[in-house]
Amino acid sequence: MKKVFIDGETGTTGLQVKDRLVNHPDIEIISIDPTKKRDMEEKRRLMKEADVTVLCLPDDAAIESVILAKEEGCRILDASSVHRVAEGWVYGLPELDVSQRDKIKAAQFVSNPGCYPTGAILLLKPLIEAGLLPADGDYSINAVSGYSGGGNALIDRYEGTENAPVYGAYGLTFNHKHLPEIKTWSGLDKAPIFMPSVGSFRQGMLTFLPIQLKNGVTMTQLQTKLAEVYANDAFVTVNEVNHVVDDAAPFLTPHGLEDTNQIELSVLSAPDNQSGVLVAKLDNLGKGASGAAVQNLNIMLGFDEATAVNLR
Ligand SMILES: NC(=O)C1=CN([C@@H]2O[C@H](COP(=O)(O)OP(=O)(O)OC[C@H]3O[C@@H](n4cnc5c(N)ncnc54)[C@H](OP(=O)(O)O)[C@@H]3O)[C@@H](O)[C@H]2O)C=CC1
Ligand SMILES: CC(=O)N[C@@H](CCC(=O)OP(=O)(O)O)C(=O)O
Repeated sequence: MKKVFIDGETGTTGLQVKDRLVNHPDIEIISIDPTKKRDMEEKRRLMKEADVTVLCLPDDAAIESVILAKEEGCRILDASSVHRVAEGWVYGLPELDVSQRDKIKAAQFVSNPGCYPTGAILLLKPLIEAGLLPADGDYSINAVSGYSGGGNALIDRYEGTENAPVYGAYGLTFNHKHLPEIKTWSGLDKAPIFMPSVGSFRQGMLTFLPIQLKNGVTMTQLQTKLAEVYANDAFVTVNEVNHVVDDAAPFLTPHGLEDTNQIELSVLSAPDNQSGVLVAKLDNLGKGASGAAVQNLNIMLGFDEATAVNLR
């Protein structure tokens, strides 16, 4: 049995990591006394006892906990956004390339990806690497997330008495915290324009990447490459061109993957086969956060990566 301490166990991400690990046959959760959850010496004690500590904390608190882990030589999986392009950290996206799982397994410090970057990077990186899309292209990403992406604060707003919008675009100063990781791990020369939004549903996410192809490359070629690259990745599905599978057809919705660690990539082509939209669908709390965290924990601890990653 391996031991895991979830620092931030009562937050949105922490609770979902806990719910998954409760069913894990090879992991025992060690919990902090709720009255001591901000006590740094108690955290230090539990970190030392744990094989891996998962940080499900606001960014400032994650930085403080990492100081402890460095002092004690403990292993960390950080779900916050502070270490995703940091020196000395491995980016916890196992499907990033063929060597990523080995890097995650060997690492002391692994950073869990953000929910929006997970979709954007899995779409962009292999296509740029294959020369089908330019690294110096002018990309725009539009996305919509369930309100749980905003943690307890936004959940309270949507599920409480406050008047929350059915739909709201945000990040309109174009410096969203996910831009550095999208740029770095996709292999882009410059950051895209990124316009996220939130809707009045709890979980689910769509990330849209409009594409205008040049030099005779076709949307069909993009789909073929994505299908080839992710053929052996259990959590990535690549749909046929224009194959919008959705219970709500003809609408493409953010729904259908809630409480799973799955991500679905679609290539929607205009009739000219030279333009269209690439789409990633995932659960922002699943492959976008807690499912991915458990997948990474499994890899770090040497278990089958699929163990307990889904809630259903
Ligand atoms: N929600 C999402 O979809 C995703 C979130 N993340 C990341 O995960 C992290 C957690 O986010 P999320 O779960 O949404 O946030 P929440 O606000 O839902 O939860 C944060 C939790 O951390 C606790 N906490 C705050 N400060 C401390 C501290 N110093 N020591 C111990 N516990 C503390 C809070 O307790 P209290 O309520 O008492 O303040 C709360 O339980 C963030 O860094 C976020 O960026 C990553 C991917 C997706
Ligand atoms: C709807 C909403 O507010 N979403 C969050 C991102 C959630 C996520 O991916 O979390 P971290 O990058 O914090 O880990 C946002 O846009 O900041």
